[in-house]
Amino acid sequence: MTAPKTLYDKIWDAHVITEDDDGTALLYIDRHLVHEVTSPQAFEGLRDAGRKVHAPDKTIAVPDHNVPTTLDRAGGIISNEESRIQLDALDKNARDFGVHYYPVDDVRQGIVHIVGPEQGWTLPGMTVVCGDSHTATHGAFGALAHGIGTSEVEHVLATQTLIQQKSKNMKVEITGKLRPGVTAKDVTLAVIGATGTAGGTGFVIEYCGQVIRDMSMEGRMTVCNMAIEGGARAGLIAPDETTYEYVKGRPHAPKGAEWEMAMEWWKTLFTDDDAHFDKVLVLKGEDIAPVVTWGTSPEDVLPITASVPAPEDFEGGKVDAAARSLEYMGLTPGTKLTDIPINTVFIGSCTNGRIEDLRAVAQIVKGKMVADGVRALIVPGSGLVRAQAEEEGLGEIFTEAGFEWRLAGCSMCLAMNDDQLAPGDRSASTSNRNFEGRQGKGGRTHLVSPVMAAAAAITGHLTDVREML
Ligand SMILES: CC(C)[C@H](C(=O)O)[C@@H](O)C(=O)O
Ligand code: SF4
Repeated sequence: MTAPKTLYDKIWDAHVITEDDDGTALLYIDRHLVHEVTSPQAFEGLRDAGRKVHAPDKTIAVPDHNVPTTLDRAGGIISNEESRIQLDALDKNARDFGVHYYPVDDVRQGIVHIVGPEQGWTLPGMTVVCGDSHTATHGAFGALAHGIGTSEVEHVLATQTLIQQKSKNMKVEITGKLRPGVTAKDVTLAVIGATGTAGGTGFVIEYCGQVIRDMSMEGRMTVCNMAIEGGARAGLIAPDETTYEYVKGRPHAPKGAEWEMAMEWWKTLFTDDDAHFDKVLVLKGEDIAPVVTWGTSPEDVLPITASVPAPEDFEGGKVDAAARSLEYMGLTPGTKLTDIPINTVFIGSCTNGRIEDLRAVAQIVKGKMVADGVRALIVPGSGLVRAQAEEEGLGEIFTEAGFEWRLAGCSMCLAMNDDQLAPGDRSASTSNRNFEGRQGKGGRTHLVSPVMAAAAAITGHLTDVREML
């Protein structure tokens, strides 16, 4: 009898080509996703060495971070030179090396972590890498998915393999049910609030429990997306009927006999009873409230019903960190979170730019108006998400409510394109990072779920969405 294995162990073992005594392994990579920011030097390296891409058919390129999201972007004018150079380089490299490519004018273009699953590139049991930390998103399918650096991008392009050290196993179980107004985003933020941003360091997290089982694929992607903010190498969720239903019929999903063969393997992708986890966290779904971050770290999480904390509420190094956060965020301890005014709302990103997120937002904002003085953006994660939203009449709901309804890209998730906060601007944002300057120099970010962002857009301050349900 073989020892019981975790889901992570199983996927790892199925991809090891060689393993050294010290645990360093060479892994086979099933999918390599590529965007414009971390790939130019890697392709240049191949060119200099006269090499080809080893598996162009398993390599998928799409521009996302630098693309303008305004409706007139087809004009192709990108004022920022660095952005333009990166986008031009991706275009040339994708064509020269013959990889799959969704250029900016293709309806399938979007944020790489939304495009991969949408097109059926991401499948259970695979190894998926990308020169991007939020590759963790794909773990929602029961794929071992993580970010890699630019030199590793070159290594994978050249060999379709990656040198890796195995991580430890961590289990995060969310039991019971979520209360109304509480979403996958609140779950993933609550987990980081509980573990801290270093809680997952050295681990691959498997998320499980009834709350995860009840979640849609969109929600599961939101949860896994932020595994990286919890410090983990990757996040994973065992595939089930929800997964298969999402995958079936997608352009690059297996069909016919191949589907049956794939299902045989996929059905083995679960953690065996009695498999060992090195660390375990259990949260009750009923205990999770709609949350919001007050500081400049994703672990600075509080229920929306709470007040801004004081540095003395913390211990050790966190006392100074909190003081600095509060100063940067321009917040006074004791202020009720719901009394914090915002002037910007950003709904989008690879965390929350999927169709389900937009449907939930539409339910909150339908027939209402964005508050005076608030600039509110809704940026779909892909051209296909936008098309679907248009078909369902959501685009009209958004524009009638006073939102800017944009084209797909990373947009205001990070300040690499024209969508940015100005110094002192304060946003309610559905993205995943709230570091100083993340959304623009001097900008202040409160991370929230899509429905919480929608509620803030309507009232002009951080708001408990449960009052608007
Ligand atoms: C630009 C890219 C390398 C970066 C990442 O790795 O995550 C970005 O996507 C981010 O979210 O900060
Ligand atoms: S949407 Fe944000 S987090 Fe996701 S890949 Fe783009 S910049 Fe990174």
